[in-house]
Amino acid sequence: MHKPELTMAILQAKQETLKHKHKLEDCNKLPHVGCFKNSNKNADDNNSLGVAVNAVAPSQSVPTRITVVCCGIDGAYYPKLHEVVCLCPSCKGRTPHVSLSKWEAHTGCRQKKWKVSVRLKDSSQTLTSWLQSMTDNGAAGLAYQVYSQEQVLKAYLQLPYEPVAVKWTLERCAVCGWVEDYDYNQMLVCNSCQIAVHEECYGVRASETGTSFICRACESPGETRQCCLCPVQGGALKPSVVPDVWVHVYCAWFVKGVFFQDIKKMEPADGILSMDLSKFKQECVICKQYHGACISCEECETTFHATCALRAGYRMEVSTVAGQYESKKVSYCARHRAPAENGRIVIPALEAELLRQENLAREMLEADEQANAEQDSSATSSNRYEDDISTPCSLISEYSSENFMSGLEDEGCEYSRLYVYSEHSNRRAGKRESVPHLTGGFTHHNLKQVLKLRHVSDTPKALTIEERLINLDKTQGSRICIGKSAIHDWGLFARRDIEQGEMVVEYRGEIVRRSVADMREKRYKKEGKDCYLFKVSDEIVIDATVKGNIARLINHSCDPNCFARIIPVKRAGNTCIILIAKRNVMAGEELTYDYLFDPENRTVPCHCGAPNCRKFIC
Ligand SMILES: C[S@@+](CC[C@H](N)C(=O)[O-])C[C@H]1O[C@@H](n2cnc3c(N)ncnc32)[C@H](O)[C@@H]1O
Repeated sequence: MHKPELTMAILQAKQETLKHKHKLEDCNKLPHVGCFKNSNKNADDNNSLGVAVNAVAPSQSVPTRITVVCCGIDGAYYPKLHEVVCLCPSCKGRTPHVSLSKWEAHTGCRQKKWKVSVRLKDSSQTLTSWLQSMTDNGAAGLAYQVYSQEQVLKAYLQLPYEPVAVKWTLERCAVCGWVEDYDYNQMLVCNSCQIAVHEECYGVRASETGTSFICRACESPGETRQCCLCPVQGGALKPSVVPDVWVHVYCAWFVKGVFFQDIKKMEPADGILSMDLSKFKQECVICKQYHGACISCEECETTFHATCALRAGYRMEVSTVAGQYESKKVSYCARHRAPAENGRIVIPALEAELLRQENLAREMLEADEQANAEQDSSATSSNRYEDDISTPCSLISEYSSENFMSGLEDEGCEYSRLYVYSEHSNRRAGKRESVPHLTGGFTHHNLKQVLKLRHVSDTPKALTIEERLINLDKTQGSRICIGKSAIHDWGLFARRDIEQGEMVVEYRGEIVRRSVADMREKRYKKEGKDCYLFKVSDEIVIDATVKGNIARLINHSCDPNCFARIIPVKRAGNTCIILIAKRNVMAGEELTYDYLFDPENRTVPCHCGAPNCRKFIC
């Protein structure tokens, strides 16, 4: 039997499963893994790799019979029938042909696994391995053929299915789903397909790719890569050890048995060939398809694809185990855990740490207020900000025992805003190594939100980043406007509701070198002009003072609702700065960003009014 026949045989097996499923539907129950398992017992003795063949073609190459042994008892195996005649002293070959399982039991063997217990006489080779070598050599006429797991897997993948279109946004990491990025774990955007991934989530380093990041799936243009574990198109794909077989990093995280050989590079994915292929026979309750490998709810046997669960907003948890790279991943169906609004992969340890830091920040603030009150009488103040900066970013940084704020402006430069990231030499030098899987997690909206965000049925072609920027510019007027701010003079406001992760506005201006920016700043000050300088890196600054857009009016908040992302573009300067909503913003709310100035300066008082206000913007 060649591959198309193997596919047919699997198709038949699936049809059997479907028939069984229809019976199940009569009793109005959700698909039940156990039942599907049972329904697949028909093939032969639970072996997912063996395919029983009904039609027997006469052939010279297959012997009529071979002698096999099980538990010390001889038997005559008939390859064209896939049956045995027992040669034990009492049967002496006079009993009828029986199946291998029956004969195994008859010999007194308790293994209940003829594939292991039945061997060729005077050889250590198992009957299964003999059948497999015969199959591999193209022997015709075997009643039972054994295929390698790779052949069976590929045959499964060839079965027809409905690919699921998903809109992968460049604001949200296609692996963990978080929208934030950090200087030590930047978000990279593939120049070709525009999926966004955190460095750690995808196992790449920004220092190695610069602004020309191309995801692994896009390395060979013209070839369409598809995850073998789910029907979802696109996303953060990685190759596996099996040629031409790819997986989503997300699927690999959640499908048991699949792992990455190199956990830092997150590739190649391994374990697929030793997986229990019955997972490929389970129906996903979300997409209602059998393609790929399902995972199941921690509390019940409801099965679904990992990426479908992501689309549906199911709760997916990644718990890190102290001192170990490997983390425990669990998922829950909608019935067993309510999908949390704006949730993401839940990382209990990180959430607990964030909560702890939040409490700490509150305590610090209270202590600071008290110190300020005392300052009125004693004219001395405490300088707590040197020790702790309670911005959302610094919380994450502190979680990693790092201080996000180091490496900011030199003395004398008071750029009025917007720091994106800086290189941290000590961090890069590997003082503390990044641990993959510790980053963020998927945001799981409720299903309605997810469908709104991600389905692209009306978008035939993915837009390039350049097209999206043009679109962002065109739609700007309906999304944002300027207004009088309660924080400072003029500010930027949301004109309509803006969803978390949505691009808000491009920060435009002249891209200048740091030295030029320093000179300009002094000149602007002398001329009494407000200066609008946005520091992109130690070397590059965007000057929006003379040639800028509306984005330059965004005020600072210590609890901002926007953050900035540098995105590679194919145009002068090669990069652009996009302000992205950090959380859902309501129409009428002022849009803010954390300028992230060095808290030691403490020269310009902050009026953001946030509970965690650091009191000075610089
Ligand atoms: C780029 S401007 C922002 C737009 C500014 N509101 C305007 O009307 O031109 C930055 C300046 O706004 C002021 N500013 C922004 N955020 C502030 C805050 N939270 N508290 C006090 N002043 C703020 C500071 O003077 C800062 O240098």
